[in-house]
Amino acid sequence: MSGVNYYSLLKENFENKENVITELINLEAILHLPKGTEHFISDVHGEYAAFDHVLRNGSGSVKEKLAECLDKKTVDIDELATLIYYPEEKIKLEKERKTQEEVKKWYAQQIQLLITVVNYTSRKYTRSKVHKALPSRFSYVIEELLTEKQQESDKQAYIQAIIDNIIQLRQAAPLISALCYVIQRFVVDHLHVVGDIYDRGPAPDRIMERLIHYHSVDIQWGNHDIIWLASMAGSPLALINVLRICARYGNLAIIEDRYGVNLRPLVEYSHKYYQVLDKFSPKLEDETDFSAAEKDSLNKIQQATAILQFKLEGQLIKRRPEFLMDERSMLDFINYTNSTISLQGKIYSLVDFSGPTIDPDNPCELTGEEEELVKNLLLSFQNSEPLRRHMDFLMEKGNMYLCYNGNLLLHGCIPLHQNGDFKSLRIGQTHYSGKSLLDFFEAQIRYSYAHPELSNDFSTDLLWYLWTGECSSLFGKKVMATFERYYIEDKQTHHEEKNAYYRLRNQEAVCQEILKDFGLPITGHIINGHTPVKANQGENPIKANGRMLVIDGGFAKSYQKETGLAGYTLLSNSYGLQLVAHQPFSSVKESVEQQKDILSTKRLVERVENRTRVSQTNIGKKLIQEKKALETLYENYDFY
Ligand SMILES: O=P(O)(O)OC[C@H]1O[C@](O)(COP(=O)(O)O)[C@@H](O)[C@@H]1O
Ligand SMILES: [Mn+2]
Repeated sequence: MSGVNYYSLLKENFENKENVITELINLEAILHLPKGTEHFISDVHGEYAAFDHVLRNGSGSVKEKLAECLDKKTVDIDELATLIYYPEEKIKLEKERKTQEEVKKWYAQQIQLLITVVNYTSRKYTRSKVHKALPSRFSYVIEELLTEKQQESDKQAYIQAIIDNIIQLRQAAPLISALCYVIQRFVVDHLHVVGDIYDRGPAPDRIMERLIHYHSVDIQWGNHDIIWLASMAGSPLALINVLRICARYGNLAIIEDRYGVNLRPLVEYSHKYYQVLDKFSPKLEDETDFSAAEKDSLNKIQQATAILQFKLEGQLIKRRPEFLMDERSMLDFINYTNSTISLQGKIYSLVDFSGPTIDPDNPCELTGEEEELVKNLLLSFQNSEPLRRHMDFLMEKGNMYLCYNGNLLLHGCIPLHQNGDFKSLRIGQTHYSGKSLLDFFEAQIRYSYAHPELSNDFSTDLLWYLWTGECSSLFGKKVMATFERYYIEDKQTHHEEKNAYYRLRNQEAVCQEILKDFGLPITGHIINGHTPVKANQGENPIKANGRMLVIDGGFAKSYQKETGLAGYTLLSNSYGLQLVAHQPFSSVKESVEQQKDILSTKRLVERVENRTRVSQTNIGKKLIQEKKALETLYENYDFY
């Protein structure tokens, strides 16, 4: 756009020169404010309640603020924190425990305290940002209380009158709730979700809804998010895998009830061909949630989808020789007369292998019935309106990686060779590695998502590669041994060798090479999810002299025995970086009634010498550009 055009358009936003000055002053003020708090969470895996709790307590930030602005000797911080996290539940509990008069007194005290906290936590923001964050219903009252609070001593009676009035009008409870949510919102300015929202846990859909309504968020896709995106983008193979994992973890209700996908034909098909086998028993968080018949059904569906997956994988591997996955076309290596499989020159017996619909002469071919089934499942999945909304949001806010305030955020890894060189993927005549590999993946994902009608094209197939390919930055392992773990007893075959990255990321120099490749300062950090940190075996989430931070949230219940913790989250505020270790979350009820938080211990990763200001952040850089443009407009206002 030519300069004149751009400035003429810009001018339309400003009625006169004075308005330009006001905006310039506003921008200048913002640039000098301390940088807002960033909150990093990863691998939430459908565990809505624990995720929601960590959002409500800001990984311990709420309590920290309370301790800073209130007197611990006179205020019960745990009680106030509980109110801020769960206002409705806490108010209900107090109403049950107290007389009417006591409740009124309690309301008045809480409003006073909350106003102090809102005042304190909003100091980092401009007035206009504070104004926008207030719920419209109470914005006038809250603003009045906030301004009056500043000249407290002589206005105490005035404040008291406002509060009494609110209580009289029976508006205290909703006002308290509003104040609590405003505090939650002010304590964290921006949220990064470093991948794996979906799979294993029961409520990824609720997490998505929470994120859609969250004030500021970005997402780095995880391998488990990619298979859901790939399904929406038209990959039958990805969809079958999603269904297999849902059956394995007893989560088909997400697909069927919450996303409204018709699974009846799949249920009938799997009941027709499969018998219950012990090793396909679903992994359930609570066994008592399921009847015996439901468990049997999940068992059969997992078997059916596993075989469909191996068939479709075989087909894909043959049409994409460039993926170098020939060794993973498992059904082609089976001897169907004696039920053995030949892998890398070794013969293994298959245990409980049941492939009733497999034609030994053409093992990867779907039967007519299966073609029809898979086609209809995909259509139903793609036509789900809530699912489409969630996937659209994942696309809108998501990326393969993100460079943000000097840090590199990515879910899995940067594929490396043993010597630390970037490992490349060759497609046609081009080799992609490091940043260019991730950019290539992202372009293909966006293309595939924009063409949901294509099922077997290169980009849709590449989405599958991202789930399980050796050079996938989301997977980070040589092979995914799903087949071996189901049907081969020898545990050695179950091993999934990790990419060299997971050894080399302990070295500062390696992390710095990666940061450089992404155009970031070598003082930055790589923030990784994906691999649970085995804290109980002494693993340290802070690696490579602080350059590498691994924050697999460990929300997935089935992994908590491996980690001994519910994992880590990270906070970055104007003073530096803090890693937060969480204990497993029990329930909202327990949190409210016993004022239990999930004890979070913090470790300082880095403390900056001078408080970081907005001017030093990504957003600050944009604002500086805006400011320059406005200055030019101001100088030449009459000309445009
Ligand atoms: O625990 P399950 O359901 O068997 O899944 C194991 C599979 O999950 C993976 O670990 C990938 O998932 P993560 O991203 O959670 O690690 C595979 O490497 C592995 O084969
Ligand atoms: Mn992962």
